[in-house]
Amino acid sequence: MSPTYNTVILDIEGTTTPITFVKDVLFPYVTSGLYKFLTDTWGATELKQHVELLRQQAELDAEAGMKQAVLIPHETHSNADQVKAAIQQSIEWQMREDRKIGPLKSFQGYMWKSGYETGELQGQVYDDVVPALDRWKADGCKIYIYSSGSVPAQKLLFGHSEKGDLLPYFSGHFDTSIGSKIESSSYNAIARAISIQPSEILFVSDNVKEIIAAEEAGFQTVISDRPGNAPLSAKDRANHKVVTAFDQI
Ligand SMILES: CSCCC(=O)C(=O)COP(=O)(O)O
Ligand SMILES: [Mg+2]
Repeated sequence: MSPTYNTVILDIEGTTTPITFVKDVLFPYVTSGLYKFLTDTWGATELKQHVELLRQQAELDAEAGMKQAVLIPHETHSNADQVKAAIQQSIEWQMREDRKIGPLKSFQGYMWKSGYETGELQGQVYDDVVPALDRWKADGCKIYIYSSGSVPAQKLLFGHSEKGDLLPYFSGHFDTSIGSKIESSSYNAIARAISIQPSEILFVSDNVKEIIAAEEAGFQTVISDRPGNAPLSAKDRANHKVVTAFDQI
């Protein structure tokens, strides 16, 4: 039977890629190398741009009453070591909380770039993903990514994957700059951006809140239940299509 969708949008962590790759490889790459990275890149224009975004976010968080928020001083008011220490503290608490917030995600992508380029990092993708990408392409479907990881970080992961450069499969990438993954308005915005009716789009994710938001926007959905993902309730399984691999889609 031919699919009832002409567009597939994929989440990454817990869907195309094991959560362990993110938690045990990508995140420790940031936390363990952070101070050296800041020291090596200190003064670089791109670093300054990322730090400014982290600073603005910390101010918003403090204004919103978040006690853990770490304000990042300007270098003119403080010495470089104090600024670096504040950046490190800010990133560490946000990563402990696994915040899916733009400035943090952009900074992570900035750091991962050198790791992918040297070959120290290689994106992990489940074995059943590439055959499904081939099948969807053969059926004439367009394939997109929507992840909390920044668009540059997504491109690094798929461009430097263990399965080779997978970027040619994708017609585009979305991150939380289009909106939160648990808000239905974000899915409407994506449908508008790619000029496809929501009912013609299949969204695959491990996160039930994202699945519900996509369904509210009129998308077709499938929950990805990979090893190590958060457990699904009996209600989740009763209310949604669940797969353990893409060959079941
Ligand atoms: C592509 S960057 C690594 C993944 C990441 O940082 C992340 O937050 C992924 O979240 P997702 O929305 O793909 O579950
Ligand atoms: Mg996910």
